[in-house]
Amino acid sequence: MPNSPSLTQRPEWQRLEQLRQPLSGITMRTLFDGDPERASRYLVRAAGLTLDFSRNRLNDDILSALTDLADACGLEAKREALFSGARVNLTEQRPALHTALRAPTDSDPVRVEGEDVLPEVHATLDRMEQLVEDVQQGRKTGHTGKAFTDLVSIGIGGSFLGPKLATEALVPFHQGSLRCHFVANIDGTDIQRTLADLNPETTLFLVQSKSFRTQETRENSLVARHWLVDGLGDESATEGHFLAVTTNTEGAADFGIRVDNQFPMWDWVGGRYSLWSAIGLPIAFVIGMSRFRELLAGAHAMDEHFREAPSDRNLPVLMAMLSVWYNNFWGAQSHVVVPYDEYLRFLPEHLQQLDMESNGKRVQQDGSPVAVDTGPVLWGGVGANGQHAYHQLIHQGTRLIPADFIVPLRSHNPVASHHAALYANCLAQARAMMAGKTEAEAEQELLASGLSAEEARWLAPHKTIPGNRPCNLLTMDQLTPATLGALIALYEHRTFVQSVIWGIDCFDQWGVELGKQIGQHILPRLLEGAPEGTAGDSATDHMIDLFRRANGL
Ligand SMILES: O=P(O)(O)OC[C@H]1O[C@](O)(CO)[C@@H](O)[C@@H]1O
Repeated sequence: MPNSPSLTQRPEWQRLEQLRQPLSGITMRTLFDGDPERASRYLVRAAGLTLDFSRNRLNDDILSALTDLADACGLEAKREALFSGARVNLTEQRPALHTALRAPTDSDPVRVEGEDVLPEVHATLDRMEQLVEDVQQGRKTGHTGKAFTDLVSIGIGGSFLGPKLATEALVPFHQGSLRCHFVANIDGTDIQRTLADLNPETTLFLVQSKSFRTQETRENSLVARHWLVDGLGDESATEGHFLAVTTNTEGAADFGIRVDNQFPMWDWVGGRYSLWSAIGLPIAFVIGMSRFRELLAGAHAMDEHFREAPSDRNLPVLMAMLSVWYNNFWGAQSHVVVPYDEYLRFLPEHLQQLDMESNGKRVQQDGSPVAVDTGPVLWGGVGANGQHAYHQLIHQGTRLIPADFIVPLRSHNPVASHHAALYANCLAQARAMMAGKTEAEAEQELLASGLSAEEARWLAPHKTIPGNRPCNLLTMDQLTPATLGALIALYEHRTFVQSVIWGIDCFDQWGVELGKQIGQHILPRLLEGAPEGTAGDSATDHMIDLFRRANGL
């Protein structure tokens, strides 16, 4: 079904266009000056997170027009369809039930094809718990009877980024001595470097692949298996050292992973939404299962908030609608996410897949072209490092780049006054983006520093910061499994809400398939030479030729 006959013809859309005009001449500075309550009015707490969205090109009329637009696009019904297991992924005819993965045991049934999925979800969590304990307590050992010291998780995309983010983000909660490594890339350096320091006797491999068909994961798993069998001198060693998480039981069994060493994935979980399933095993291995359940509980708290809170107090809805506001009404082409927390350094990478694989779409659900821009480029990196790299562009570049700054109130590593300094940096960036520095202020400062009037006038434009650039501030008491769960779930729902407005399917990813197909066509030509004809075009043929010559093929 089309999302709407025409999004831009909706009265709510046109109202936003009208409201945008007068706001062009008003700065956020003025909005703050005219409203002492602004900071507290535009602040919402939920699921252990606090969103301060006061530094936006926003007033109450715009806020209600944005939420009206969400209503008009059918957000409420579509959200219920999502949670209740309807086939919201239309092109693949599947539900997208990541929320069921974190639903508590006493939840109402969530049915797929008439069957409640929750019992299997919880049985899988219990199996994960058993495995984690068996490995941690040395009950499950390697082929030679030694306890496992290292876990190598092999997977890519959603079977990698979420677990990688969470295992790193939750380092302060690590327990036990199992070290966790990730191998994703088909670049041989990745697996070579990882295996270099490991002992086959004490290394456990976890092959993470929903499809069990992904080239990178398959090839890396084969290399790992050779390394293990070579190292232990026994073909049958694979059995005790390999686990899999997949929907493709047969594929994993053909590889040599017994069914009882496999954990299920389900068609109704998208790869980029899967860290809550057994794909989260690396997280469970390092933080323990009770902490893993806290991660799920945090995400569930955000699910409840998203489902129940009114739109103008609803974190995912607010963040999504602000993104639509800048993307579609102010021409923003990208969105930057800056966590002021070293432990969250892989968050932007995870969000890139979540957001761009979901909302990088050009047609609506009915196949007709979208009338407006969809997902912007999401990028970012850890603060304060980015301040000394790309923040120049954010402050003085010609493009509008809305930002999310994420900063916990308390650090796990309270070294000297570092955390206060980090927090100060975060607030300073938010203030600088919002308030900027006028040319008159810049000139005044230069005069005060002893420059002549002429010099000050010349230099002032270079020192002027336009300001009026929007940012959200997201904070939490401390980064914990629960607050991390809530944070990731917040961005998942933000992604979904945007897709509802644009009328696109945020749960498929057909765009990544063509490259895979072409790659399969090119690989044999690289290795075996060109049979008749071309690989597709002369430029590709030329590069194939260069490769073969450089590698003596
Ligand atoms: O878990 P799999 O099936 O190996 O897929 C890995 C990743 O590949 C993709 O399909 C994209 O190529 C992602 O959506 C997915 O997370």
